[in-house]
Amino acid sequence: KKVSFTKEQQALMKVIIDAYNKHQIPQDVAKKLLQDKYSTEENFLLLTEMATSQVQVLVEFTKNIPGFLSLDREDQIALLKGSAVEAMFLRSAQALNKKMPIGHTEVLEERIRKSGISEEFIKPMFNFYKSIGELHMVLEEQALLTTITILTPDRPYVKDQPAVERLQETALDLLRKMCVLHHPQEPQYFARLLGRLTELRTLSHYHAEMLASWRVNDHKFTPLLCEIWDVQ
Ligand SMILES: CC(C)c1onc(-c2c(Cl)cccc2Cl)c1COc1ccc(-c2ccc3[nH]c(C(=O)O)cc3c2)cc1
Repeated sequence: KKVSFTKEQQALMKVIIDAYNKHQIPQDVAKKLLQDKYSTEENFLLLTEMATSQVQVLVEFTKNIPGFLSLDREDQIALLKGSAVEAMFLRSAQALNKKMPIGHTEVLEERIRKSGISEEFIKPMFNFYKSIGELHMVLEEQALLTTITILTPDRPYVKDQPAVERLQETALDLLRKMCVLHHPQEPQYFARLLGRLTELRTLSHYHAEMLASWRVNDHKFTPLLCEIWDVQ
């Protein structure tokens, strides 16, 4: 089936892909995953550093989403706080499923499994990672899915939801076309991608409990994570 993009859609895709490629965890931070200390404590500290770096990357990426900086300032904050965990599940899923630099994939998985997260959360978390891997998303789809997650209108405290809805719909129209272009044999592919967003919301609820159990065991987070997750 012939897929055609408008000039605006081509421009939007280019801006989003450039931002997505530009804003990655710095390699010196990612390399720390290869350190040879594997205690639960050490894993937690490393993952805290990765998450902090990932949030900084996420903020820079979000600022490049066309229209985002024109939103009400407080709504910008509400969207970032409401989507940070979900965006990081998508980014860590990409890292775990993509052939990262030698050994990073297994090491990241090992550290997540042994960082004090209770088994009841590990199972759904790695089911999600597996289901993302099975989709074999192209980079455009990953970048657009992250954009759509960030531009979710019904996050807590968002005042002007219609303004966010308009931006999200533009990204959804583009993603729908991308799916037809890259997965012509799977008419349901777009619907499957959106199904992952529902699973992300569930994981986000699990994550709130993960944070609570870490805090009970007196785990410290960085100021940036405390701010974005409203802890401490
Ligand atoms: C505060 C820490 C302990 C934490 O709390 N929840 C989570 C948490 C967890 Cl486990 C799971 C999912 C979401 C969150 Cl938010 C985390 C750790 O979060 C991350 C861990 C790794 C990465 C990440 C992303 C991209 C990467 N690329 C590479 C690379 O080598 O190229 C490494 C890498 C790591 C991002 C967040």
